[in-house]
Amino acid sequence: MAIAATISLSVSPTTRHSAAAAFNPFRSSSSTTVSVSFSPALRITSLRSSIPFRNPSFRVSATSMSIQAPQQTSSTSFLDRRESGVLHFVKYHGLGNDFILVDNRGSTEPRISPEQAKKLCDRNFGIGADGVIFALPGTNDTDYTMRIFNSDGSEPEMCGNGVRCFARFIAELENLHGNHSFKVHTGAGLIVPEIQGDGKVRVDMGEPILKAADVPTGLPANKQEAVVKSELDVDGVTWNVTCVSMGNPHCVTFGTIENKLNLAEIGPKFEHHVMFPARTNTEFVQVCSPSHLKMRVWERGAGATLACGTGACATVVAAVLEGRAGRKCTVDLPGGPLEIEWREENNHIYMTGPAEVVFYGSVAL
Ligand SMILES: N[C@@H](CCC[C@H](N)C(=O)O)C(=O)O
Repeated sequence: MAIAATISLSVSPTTRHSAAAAFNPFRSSSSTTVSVSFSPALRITSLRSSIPFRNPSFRVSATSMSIQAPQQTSSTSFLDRRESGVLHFVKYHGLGNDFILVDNRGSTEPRISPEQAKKLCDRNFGIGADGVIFALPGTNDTDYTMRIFNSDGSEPEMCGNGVRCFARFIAELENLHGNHSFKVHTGAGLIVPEIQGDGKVRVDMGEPILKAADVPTGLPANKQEAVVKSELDVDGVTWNVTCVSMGNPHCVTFGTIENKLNLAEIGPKFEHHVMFPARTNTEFVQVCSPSHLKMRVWERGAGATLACGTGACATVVAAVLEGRAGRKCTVDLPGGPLEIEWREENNHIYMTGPAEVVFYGSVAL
């Protein structure tokens, strides 16, 4: 698998909302070299292991990677290229939850298989990402369809950070500027991301699903058929958990987030617990105040990630159901904060947060 990544990371704080344009090396017609300069405004958390930068003069140490000077003159021509056997992609992140975005508007089936996605997500032998996201044609009166493969190749129903990246990716593909919203068909139904003037994306995430059988979980439910503060035995230790589906399953537990919480050890035990027939994402949450929560996550199919949008939404729902917080909260994740609101009048959840381009690349399949 040969990967060519083309990176220009020069962003000023004032151009943050048009970061895609600022990042895009293909917009410069005369550019034959690639330079990297880090500005304080630039989040590079998602580059943590995918491409090892040694110094600002740009070096990629992995022998299977080669950096190519751009020959094209616009992002549209780059993203439109359709050589067989070559996949062009854009790497994005939402608070360090990172994704390989693929233009799949020409077909209703993903252009690569789950197995290929798993290879591309590998942080040592591939591009490195928490998942691969495909922008497919819309269906059921929607503008687009979003599908995603986790880094283990499994296909989840939805991805909150991913759909913000998806909206920014579509805006770039369609050359749209300013405020735009899209109707996106997902495995969780209709999701509506809206790009705001400040470049952040606010997403109508729809309604949470609380009915135990639909989460799905085998844990005992209350009269409303919801699993709230149920006891879950994990290897002899009892945890109190609340289960919420945002299209994808979440198990939320409250306590103190200690540094010694060993996600890599405890996470898989929740994920594969017999009470979760479709596996589960798990959120470990600390309440700082009724409007401020801190959360760490173990994701189904992706492991410990720096952020999880659906997880932050499920966390606020669980906090409200357990009487721990109000309906409008800031949720702090390792990669940064998300603003979440569970609106009483329509039962919908709204998530607001950033989505940023990391780099453009091509990979031979
Ligand atoms: N990181 C995502 C969730 C991605 C899907 C998840 N791993 C699953 O299998 O359900 C988010 O931001 O929501």
